Amino acid sequence: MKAIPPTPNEDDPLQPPAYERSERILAVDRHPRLLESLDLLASARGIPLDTAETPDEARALLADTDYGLALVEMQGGDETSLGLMEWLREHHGAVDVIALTADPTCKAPIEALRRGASEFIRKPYAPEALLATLENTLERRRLHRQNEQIRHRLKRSERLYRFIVENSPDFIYVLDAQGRFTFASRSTEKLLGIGPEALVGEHFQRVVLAEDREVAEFRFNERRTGHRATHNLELRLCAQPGGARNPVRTVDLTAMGIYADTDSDQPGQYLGTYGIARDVTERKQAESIVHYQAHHDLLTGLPNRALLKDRLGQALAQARRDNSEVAVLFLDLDRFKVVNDSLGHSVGDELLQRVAHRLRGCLREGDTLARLGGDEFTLLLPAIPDRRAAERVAEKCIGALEAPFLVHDHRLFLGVSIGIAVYPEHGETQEVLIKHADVAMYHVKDEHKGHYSFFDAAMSNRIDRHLNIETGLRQALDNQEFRVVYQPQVDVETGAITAMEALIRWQHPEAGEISPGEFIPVAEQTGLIIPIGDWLLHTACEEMLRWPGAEHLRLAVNLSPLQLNQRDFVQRVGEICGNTGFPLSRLDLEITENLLMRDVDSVVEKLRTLSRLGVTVAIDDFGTGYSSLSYLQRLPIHTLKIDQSFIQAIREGQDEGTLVETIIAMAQGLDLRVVAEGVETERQLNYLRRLKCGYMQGYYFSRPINGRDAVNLLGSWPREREATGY
Ligand SMILES: Nc1nc2c(ncn2[C@@H]2O[C@@H]3COP(=O)(O)O[C@H]4[C@@H](O)[C@H](n5cnc6c(=O)[nH]c(N)nc65)O[C@@H]4COP(=O)(O)O[C@H]3[C@H]2O)c(=O)[nH]1
Repeated sequence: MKAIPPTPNEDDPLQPPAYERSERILAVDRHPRLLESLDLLASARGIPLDTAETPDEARALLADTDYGLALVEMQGGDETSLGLMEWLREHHGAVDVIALTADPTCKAPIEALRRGASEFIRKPYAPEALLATLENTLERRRLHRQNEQIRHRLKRSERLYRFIVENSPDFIYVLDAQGRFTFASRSTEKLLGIGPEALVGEHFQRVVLAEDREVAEFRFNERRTGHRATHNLELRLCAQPGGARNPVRTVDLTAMGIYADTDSDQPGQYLGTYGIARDVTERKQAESIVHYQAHHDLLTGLPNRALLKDRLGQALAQARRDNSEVAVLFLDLDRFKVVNDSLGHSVGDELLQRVAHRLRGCLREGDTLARLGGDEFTLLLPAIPDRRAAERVAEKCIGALEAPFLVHDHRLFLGVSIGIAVYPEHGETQEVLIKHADVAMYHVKDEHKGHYSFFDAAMSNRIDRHLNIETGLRQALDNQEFRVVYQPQVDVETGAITAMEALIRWQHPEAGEISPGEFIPVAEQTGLIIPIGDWLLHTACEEMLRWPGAEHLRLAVNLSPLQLNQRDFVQRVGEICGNTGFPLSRLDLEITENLLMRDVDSVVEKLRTLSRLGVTVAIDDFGTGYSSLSYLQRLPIHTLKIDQSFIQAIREGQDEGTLVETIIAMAQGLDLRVVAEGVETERQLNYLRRLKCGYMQGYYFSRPINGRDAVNLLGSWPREREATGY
């Protein structure tokens, strides 16, 4: 049987088949009568038939019409008919040829079959027999065509699926019953760097990551049938190392068991598995990054608040079941703000990373150290045997931060204040425990920096007080609850009072006097320091101008960083002095070292402008911050005020303040005035005098006093000076 020639659509797997072939018959016979009777017979059966008396006539018809079958009469070795058959085979291969021959021997039929006929009928024939042969041939042609169509459809569908499989970004595979690859799609090259040729015949475990082999073995050996035949699995495969890609590829794998068909409901023999593996590595990595970021502090890599809460929730649930205790430690770094403000954020950030590293070293497995932002860390100790365990960890943390940190060539000393709350004693819920550890930490900060303390109900009162201060401060100016006190600064050489430092006092209507050390930080946090600072300067200028005999006296005022950071700060100072008539040339502005921080250029600019107007600038609490000498040289500074903690360190029998000596020597080198703060004893006075400290201030001379007392003091000062040697 002849093959049906290729259709024009064969290369396009998505096109439908085009197999509709003609069933028309062409009968070629020299005998017109025979042709006539054939025509009658055919039309009676509904078979379309054309007739031709000569091969040439037949060729002409074949040129215009599509035939399925040609009935060619031949006589012995008649070359004309045989030539037509041959011609048909060459030019109309789809036309089946039946030879009609009267030759009683085999010769003519054999020759006809050789030259292109597919069948022969011997003459004379019974019309019925001829028609039956024609119909059989037509039926055979139809079946053949159907067969061809199915074959082509299969071929096309296979081509389509091959196209899909080969072009799919997913890895498609087939395993035999032993787990060896019998097929692997091209995408393995991209996924694993191994071509399908190298994979076929290999066991699947060759590409599975060692850690996942057990689970892979289990899942591939699981025999499931019916709707459970498919299973999904996440697996890690090992790619050929090389390139920038991660050689461990995570895939989402779908596997389907292949079973032999059976007549019964029972599954047939297990033949293998086929499935798809989708590369989800990048998605998994992105998911894990998002998850990590949502639960960690990115600077230190420590858990963040969200993760801490999660772990604390678990620890508390466990503790409730076991009747055990859980400790929450709130850690706040002492002096970190100073470092961060004066040396910049990059030093601050690195310092926090080092702190996190040291603190991590103090923990057991199972403890959680979290950073909640800024310089605050929280430690969760689940299932502690007793309070002592929390104390030991707190002591360890304090000890771990004792040694100096070397960051960007700075030797930095930090401390840590720790508040501890224990479940169930100090609270039963997460929120209460965290709050109480925080309260305890604030208590430590106020009372005993660098130590730890357990929460105590009395501490809550302090928090209430803090809130009261905040609320009270908002009305204090309007209610005229502030007043100014003054403390003299004495020239060591002449014994004269050269300046008065204005210090603020607040008389709270219910709480009584509240120290500036307590409320100034709150005023700074709330921004209220701006109107309060303006009020103080205005009041002090006005008061001092009224003092008799104080025309030569300078006025020193403290400045908060917030005030100096105000864009119109210079203008404000100018206006206040202008309005009150106080000469700018008698004003000393005291700033702390930490103020020389972020926007140095703008601070320098403002201070220079004021300095040109006669204002002098002093660095207050000198020695407690981290001011670099280059800063000091850039700023128009006139005075260094040595912090009182260094002065108070000057005591009988102790190595007398080498730091004070250094500061004084440095100030002299920089041609700056030095004021020693907090001078309380004669010993301190004499010691400082020996070091040629220019000016002093402290209880030894006078406590801060109100304006009236200041006037009295100024009046009586020469007398006292004689009595004390000043
Ligand atoms: N133990 C001891 N203390 C002495 C001695 N001599 C003076 N003092 C105290 O030391 C503080 C010196 O002021 P400061 O270093 O500027 O430190 C000040 C200053 O930083 C801030 N402050 C006070 N008034 C103002 C203000 O009007 N504006 C701003 N921004 N801050 C202020 O509050 C801090 C505390 O002020 P005060 O409580 O008035 O405390 C004052 C003063 O009363 C002494 O011999 N021994």
